[in-house]
Amino acid sequence: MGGCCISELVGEDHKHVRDALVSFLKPESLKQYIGKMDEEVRNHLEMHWHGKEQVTLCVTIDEDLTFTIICSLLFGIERGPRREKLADDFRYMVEGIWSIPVNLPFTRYNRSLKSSARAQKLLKHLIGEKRDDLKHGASPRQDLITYLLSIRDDKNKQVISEIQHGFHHAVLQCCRRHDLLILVAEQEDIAKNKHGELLTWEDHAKMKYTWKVVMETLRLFPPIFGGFRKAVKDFEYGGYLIPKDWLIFWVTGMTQMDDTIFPEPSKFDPNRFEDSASLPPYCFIPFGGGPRICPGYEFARIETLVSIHYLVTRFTWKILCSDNSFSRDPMLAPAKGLPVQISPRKLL
Ligand code: HEM
Repeated sequence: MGGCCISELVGEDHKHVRDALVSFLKPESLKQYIGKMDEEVRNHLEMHWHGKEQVTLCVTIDEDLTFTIICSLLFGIERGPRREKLADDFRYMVEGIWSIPVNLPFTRYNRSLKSSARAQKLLKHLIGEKRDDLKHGASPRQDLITYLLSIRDDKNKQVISEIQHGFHHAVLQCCRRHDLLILVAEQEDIAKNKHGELLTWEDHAKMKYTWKVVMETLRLFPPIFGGFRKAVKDFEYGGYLIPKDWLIFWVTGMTQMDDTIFPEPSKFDPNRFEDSASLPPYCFIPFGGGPRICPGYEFARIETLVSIHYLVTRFTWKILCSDNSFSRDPMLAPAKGLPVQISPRKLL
């Protein structure tokens, strides 16, 4: 991921990079990108779904909707050979995240390092171009890179080198097919007042049930299964002494499947989130928690809601595979790629 990836930074350095990301990714800023996300989703469906009877949801990275949106909104890389090249490198980079770190030729780790170096080179080149665009009057808000470049201070260079990190989480949505009539009704309600116009911030705010479904999916199948924290001082937990400087791995599923917090934890029940504000803190943690909580939360939320809107209002679906097992390598993926039969639908 690069020598000074955000997850490696601590203290002031971390705060500095994080603040810059958060100011771009906060809801007030994202409001203006919802239309762009909408266009990307539509284009994507036009390209990869329309005219087909069957699609596989877990596709190669260059056909991945999230990758497309991230490239466009965060990196300002439009469709074309450059995006395809980055997609290839990104795929190999991710494969190496959980590999044995022995750098021998032909290993996953080695391939991952090479891909990471190529991706960083490409991004550095891109940053140069964006810097020139800025000098020639481009809007700082056109994408995340340009925005970060427009923040002027002595650590500017460092901020820019961290943005690659957002990538590896952003490809991780796990929208699964359930019998979700209420969700479809909610989306149809929004769609019936539209005559080709883009979704707005107000539309997205109406997608309350849909978001509950997504939260329940993230509870049962968190894309990120945990993360490391370092103990900053000695402390006791559950009768064990955890010494200062020890690495602790927190596991999302342990908390989210705890029946004292979520009764009948294996049951899929979006209504658990009827009053999500009443959940005790640090109990629903697909986006982590505390000072390192995912800054891409709102971005992921809007992108997921916009995607679901078009997936359920433009197509009817039938899952073609009875095997609904999945693997983590390290990301969550359905074992058989989740093939679905689709047919276009017109709303009445
Ligand atoms: C469903 C989608 C996503 C999930 C489930 C997810 C989950 C997570 C989790 C669990 C963490 C670790 C938090 C912690 O240690 O407490 C994290 C960190 C992070 N995520 Fe995401 N994420 C998603 C989407 C995104 C997107 C779209 C972006 C960028 C636009 C992003 C950028 C980041 C960054 C930069 C960090 C590191 C934050 C830090 O160390 O301060 N994520 N994410």
